[in-house]
Amino acid sequence: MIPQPPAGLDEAMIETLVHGFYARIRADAVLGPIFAAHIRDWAPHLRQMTAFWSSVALTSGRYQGNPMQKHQPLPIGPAHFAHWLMIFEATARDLCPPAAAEHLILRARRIAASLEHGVAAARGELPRVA
Ligand code: HEM
Repeated sequence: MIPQPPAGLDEAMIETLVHGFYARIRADAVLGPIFAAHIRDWAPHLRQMTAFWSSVALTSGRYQGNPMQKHQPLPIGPAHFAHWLMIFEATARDLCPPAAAEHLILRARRIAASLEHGVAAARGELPRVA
């Protein structure tokens, strides 16, 4: 049985989280310039990210894409992922009820670890194990 998302976590909460998170990201001295170099029009990116988090946290199936492929060419490594997570976790705890925040944070950590591994592997920085 698929576990139900925690109380208070719905499409509206996800939209609030995504908008709040990227407002902080855009203002961040480390990550802001990396996003600014790749995203000219923020409206479609925010829609895409809302669909992504809806799929991840509510299993809505709204997102279909390949985040690994999008991140492999970016100038990012472990310190960027740690910083991204710190901002995500602070935003989730500020904007969401506690159980909803933890639900999102757990999934963000897993996906960040997987992206971090995939980015490093694509650069030949990790052994390509099957
Ligand atoms: C390490 C810091 C990160 C940076 C600098 C970063 C930057 C970016 C940029 C510039 C794009 C747009 C790429 C494009 O359209 O060509 C993007 C897309 C995206 N990012 Fe990240 N990202 C980071 C971490 C993460 C993490 C940890 C997640 C998930 C938990 C994530 C999820 C996504 C998704 C779902 C997309 C949309 C991909 C698509 O267009 O289908 N990112 N990111």
